[in-house]
Amino acid sequence: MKNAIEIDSLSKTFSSGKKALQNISLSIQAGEMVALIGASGSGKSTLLRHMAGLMVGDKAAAGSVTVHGRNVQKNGKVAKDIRSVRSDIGFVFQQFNLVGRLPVIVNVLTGTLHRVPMWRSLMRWFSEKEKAGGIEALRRVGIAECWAQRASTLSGGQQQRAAIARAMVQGAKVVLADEPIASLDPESSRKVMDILARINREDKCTVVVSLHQVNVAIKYCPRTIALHHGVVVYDGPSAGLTPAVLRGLYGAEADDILSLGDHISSLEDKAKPVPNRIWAVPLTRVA
Ligand SMILES: Nc1ncnc2c1ncn2[C@@H]1O[C@H](COP(=O)(O)OP(=O)(O)OP(=O)(O)O)[C@@H](O)[C@H]1O
Repeated sequence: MKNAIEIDSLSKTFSSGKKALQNISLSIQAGEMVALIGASGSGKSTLLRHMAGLMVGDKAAAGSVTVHGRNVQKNGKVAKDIRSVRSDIGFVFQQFNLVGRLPVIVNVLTGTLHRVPMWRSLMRWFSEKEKAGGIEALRRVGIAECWAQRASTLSGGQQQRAAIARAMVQGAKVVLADEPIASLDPESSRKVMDILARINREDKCTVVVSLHQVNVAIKYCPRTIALHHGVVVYDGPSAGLTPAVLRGLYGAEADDILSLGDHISSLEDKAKPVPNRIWAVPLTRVA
């Protein structure tokens, strides 16, 4: 199988001196659905942003990122044709990144702007075929009836689904989702995760999704990459996130967690009040 994402020797040190990523090398095959987990501040967002070329790594580390064989960044420099490379990459943000005053359909169709001439993107002029494509994407995420509403009038979960529809019309081969369910209720979270799983399965999209909840990673993603202080401390089957691995991730605090139970709850279980079901507790609270 072809590699969708390849990262080699990537490090990131912010001007504050914070080493957010430390010598990351990994590859993700086309069609994989991979969870990126780790406590708050472990480097998940920073790594996803580097994958999309929204940030560049340390020049001295001579790291590189390629997506579907195309250079995204190398030696601390973003690729010259990054706009074109990015047209293959859909980025889903925790806070949706929609333009609230514009109709949902216009937000979704901005996913096609890389394919249309400049004058049309400035005028926001879309063909009937493009509009139909936008409506179809909205139908697939279950909110076609909202197409004419201002984006700001949608619920958080609906806005996130519109953001995924935008990545769909973009025709992204790789979707990077940065904590897409962090600000959603359990039911909306389930819908968003189901949609990401569907575009992975039906559209053969490679999906990398950062999550705080280990149970969600186990439920949806066959593979998990875990970060701790900018270092990859686990990369393997999500089902292999054993207590020992979690101890490695979270040190002594993991013992408190493990003493509370070993049941891996589903997202549906999370919606019910289950006291001390620690697998359903976001990692931020325990790290
Ligand atoms: N622009 C920046 N300048 C300086 N430090 C930064 C910057 N952005 C992130 N950091 C630091 O880099 C580290 C990694 O941050 P990052 O946002 O990638 O973590 P995260 O795992 O996504 O966290 P969270 O789960 O809270 O979103 C943190 O210590 C953060 O404070």
